[in-house]
Amino acid sequence: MALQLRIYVPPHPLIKHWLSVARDVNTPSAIFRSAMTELGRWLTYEAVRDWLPILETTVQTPLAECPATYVNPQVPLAVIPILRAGLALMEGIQSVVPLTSVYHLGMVRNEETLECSCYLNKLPPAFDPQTRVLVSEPMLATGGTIMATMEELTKRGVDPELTRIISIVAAPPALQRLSVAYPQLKVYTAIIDETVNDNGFIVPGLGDAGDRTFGTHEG
Ligand SMILES: O=P(O)(O)OC[C@H]1O[C@H](OP(=O)(O)OP(=O)(O)O)[C@H](O)[C@@H]1O
Ligand SMILES: O=c1cc[nH]c(=O)[nH]1
Ligand SMILES: [Mg+2]
Repeated sequence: MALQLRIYVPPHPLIKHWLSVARDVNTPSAIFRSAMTELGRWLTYEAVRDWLPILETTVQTPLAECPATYVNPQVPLAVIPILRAGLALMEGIQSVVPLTSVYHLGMVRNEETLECSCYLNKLPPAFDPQTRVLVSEPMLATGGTIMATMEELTKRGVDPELTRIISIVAAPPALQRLSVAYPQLKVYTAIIDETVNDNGFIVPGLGDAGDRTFGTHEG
């Protein structure tokens, strides 16, 4: 069977609740950040089910020995936040997977051309091929940013099969580009919206996630 990009939209009331708070134009920046933290937490909880490496052993309770399952500390775990907006999910992501290495990638879109460029790259020269990778990228719009990110990761040895994208709002153009180039990937998102407008914004979306997180929007 041919591989196909999997997009998970967990049907969880907490995810729906915090997405609605984040979408609301009247939500102030401080509450928007709380909503992003909660969305990062619950989407990561869903994403790591079949992603965290485990170790089967035994444990001695006060009464008897019994089977035990632990998270395997030998297998490297990495989170890649795409600045700026990806930082908003980090508190939630790290509450679920505290023992990960964090490698920052700063990407910004040109507001006219919508082309993205990289202004900060803290990726290591190479990843262990066993590394489990979570990419924190809340907005998948035209897909330029996530495609550039995946290129930087895969050329350093990251296996798309072991990679999960934690997103909040995903749009068809980005999902189509990912599905052609990286069918082994899994995307966890709070919602799939219908369109991206001529200015590159997801509609209905939630506006500019970076500006709303950091209180930098005008007006
Ligand atoms: O799929 P795309 O069309 O590439 O758009 C998605 C990117 O756009 C936004 O970044 P932005 O350039 O606004 O930077 P910011 O996060 O610093 O605000 C958003 O945070 C994503 O990274
Ligand atoms: O709607 C969008 C699209 C890209 N980036 C954002 O922050 N919001
Ligand atoms: Mg922005």
